[in-house]
Amino acid sequence: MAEPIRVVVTGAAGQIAYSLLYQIASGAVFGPNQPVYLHLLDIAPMMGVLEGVVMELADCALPLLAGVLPTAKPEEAFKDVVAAFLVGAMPRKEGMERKDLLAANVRIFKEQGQALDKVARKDVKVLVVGNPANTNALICSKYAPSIPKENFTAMTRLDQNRAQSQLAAKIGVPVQNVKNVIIWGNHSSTQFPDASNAVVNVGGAEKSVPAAINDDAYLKSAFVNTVQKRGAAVIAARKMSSALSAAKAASDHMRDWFLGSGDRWVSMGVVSDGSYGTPRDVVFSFPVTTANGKWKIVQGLTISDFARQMLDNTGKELSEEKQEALDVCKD
Ligand SMILES: NC(=O)c1ccc[n+]([C@@H]2O[C@H](COP(=O)([O-])OP(=O)(O)OC[C@H]3O[C@@H](n4cnc5c(N)ncnc54)[C@H](O)[C@@H]3O)[C@@H](O)[C@H]2O)c1
Ligand SMILES: O=C(O)C[C@H](O)C(=O)O
Repeated sequence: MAEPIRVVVTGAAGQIAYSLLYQIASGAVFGPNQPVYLHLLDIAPMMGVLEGVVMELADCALPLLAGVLPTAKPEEAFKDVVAAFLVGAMPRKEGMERKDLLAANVRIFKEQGQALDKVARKDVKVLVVGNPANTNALICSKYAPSIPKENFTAMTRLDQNRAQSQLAAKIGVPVQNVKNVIIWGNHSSTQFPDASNAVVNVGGAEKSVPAAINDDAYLKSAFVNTVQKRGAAVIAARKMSSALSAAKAASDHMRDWFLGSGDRWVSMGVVSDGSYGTPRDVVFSFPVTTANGKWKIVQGLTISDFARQMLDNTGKELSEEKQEALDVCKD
């Protein structure tokens, strides 16, 4: 058996963590032969609740769980970790847009960036889940200048999973038969779920998704709207934001980053290098492939006039969020 790796989850007493911790500790993220030592960070008033989570983890009797460190101190939580799931932040309530959370949450990511900069390994892989995820990831990276920018990512995998699932249902195939759907831009209602390069396996033969669906109007409106507004629909139904599916998506994101995405494209929010005419230095979701612990943006795709408009719109929102976040972080 390999030596245990240290992995931190912030917001460890919260909803998403409640599903995520089991997935990490059971081997679904780092593989069935990789023991993990879990660092659990939450705020001081939540330490009692966190103690209950620690008891439950012990009661799962998981062979891969090498140890647990519950703490309210970021510098203790981030020490020596190879992977950081930054989940801890306020969730959106009914009627709010994700950017309404910006002022409240962005300071958390400034402080955690500073702590990561001080004590984390320089090769730590950081996944920001807490909203607004893209801009929080940008701020976290900005305040951790000693860690490469490529190590900071934001989660749009939930949007990708939602999109893939919608397309599979529409075509009438199992979800794994659909691949290469793309989420561009912000994890917000301006995101662009793009099926134009997606492919589907129907009865053993590979087809393009637009050909299989043969309904351009659906792909440009109902499909896009459903995925953009899925988070709000879950909040309206549950009166709480998505947690089970968010935890699954966080596991998928980190697993693919560590273990590779194979022949599939996956969507990740990464610091933009200006690819596809997007604004540089915002955390923008692109189609990427991953191998050997590194991601690479899929290049050379054709951008239609419709797609151009959608990319520009979500890019503009990210530039505005960035400015707002920098203003908040000044004080
Ligand atoms: N990117 C995505 O796709 C996606 C999907 C779902 C939810 N989210 C976001 O994830 C975040 C967490 O959602 P949740 O449902 O688990 O919320 P939750 O309220 O159930 O849990 C959040 C936890 O974070 C803790 N926390 C607050 N400030 C902290 C800090 N400074 N350090 C450490 N912990 C802190 C809270 O005490 C709480 O235990 C929200 O911002 C939500 O909007 C993102
Ligand atoms: O929509 C939200 O606020 C929660 C989360 O980001 C989601 O997409 O479900």
